[in-house]
Amino acid sequence: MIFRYLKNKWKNYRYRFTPWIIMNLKERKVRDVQKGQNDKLISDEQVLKLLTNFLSKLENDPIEEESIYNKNLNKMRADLGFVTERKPSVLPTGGIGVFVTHGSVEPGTVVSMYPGLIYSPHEPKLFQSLLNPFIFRCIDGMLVDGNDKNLSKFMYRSCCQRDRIGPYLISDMSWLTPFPVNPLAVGQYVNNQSTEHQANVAYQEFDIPADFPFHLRKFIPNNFYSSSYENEEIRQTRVIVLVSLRNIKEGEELFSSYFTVVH
Ligand SMILES: C[S@@+](CC[C@H](N)C(=O)[O-])C[C@H]1O[C@@H](n2cnc3c(N)ncnc32)[C@H](O)[C@@H]1O
Repeated sequence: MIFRYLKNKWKNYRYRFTPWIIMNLKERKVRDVQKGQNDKLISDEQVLKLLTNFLSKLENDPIEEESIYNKNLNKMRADLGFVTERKPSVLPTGGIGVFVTHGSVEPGTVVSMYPGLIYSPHEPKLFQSLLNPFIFRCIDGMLVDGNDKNLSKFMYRSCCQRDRIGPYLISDMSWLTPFPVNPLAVGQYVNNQSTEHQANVAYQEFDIPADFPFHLRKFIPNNFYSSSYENEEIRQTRVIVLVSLRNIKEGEELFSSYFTVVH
């Protein structure tokens, strides 16, 4: 009886970043979600509309990475009304974080995307996951490796090249550099909330439909580890968006909750 109670309680936790969480269990702060499995802050239709509109504004040139990045930051400011960028965290031991560097964000807005290679729960990832703080766990058990260095970087690049259709890439590789062509693709650097800094964003999973405009796929910062199945060149691509929980002002750092409890 008590065993079943504990087992259910354990299953209700969604440990987004397992290795870091185990090290920091005592200091954890939890995001509470009431009722069932649905913790989406905005609808899938809203996510799809935002991504389609925003990605269609972006420019792309793999040779001029830095100037394209700057142009696309301006487009972000013009189109979304805010800009997010990576900078040293306000937390003394927080490494790099993500900040709203221009404008302000309304509640319920997509502020970032979590880039990376998508693994099904059964796929091998031992070497990629060793000492890797960027492995994100989705609610359905899929994993996203958002590490932009070492073996993870190599694996992501190889899978993108494998899946290209003729000269066309179906996902973005520039998030592995300091100049992501899609400036939303920095969500892997968002730090965990603390007592002084409550979460102002939350993760939400979304599957890009197979009929998503093909010419915009090159801006999607996620790709599958496994190759496509026969007769299925384009799949629904899992993406993770970070959605604002409240109004976020210029200069604020983004914080998420690495733990979510569903009651
Ligand atoms: C997904 S990464 C976030 C990016 C990280 N800040 C960096 O510079 O690479 C997760 C890691 O960030 C650090 N981190 C996240 N939240 C933190 C916090 N509240 N306090 C201290 N370190 C934190 C931990 O080292 C954790 O393993």
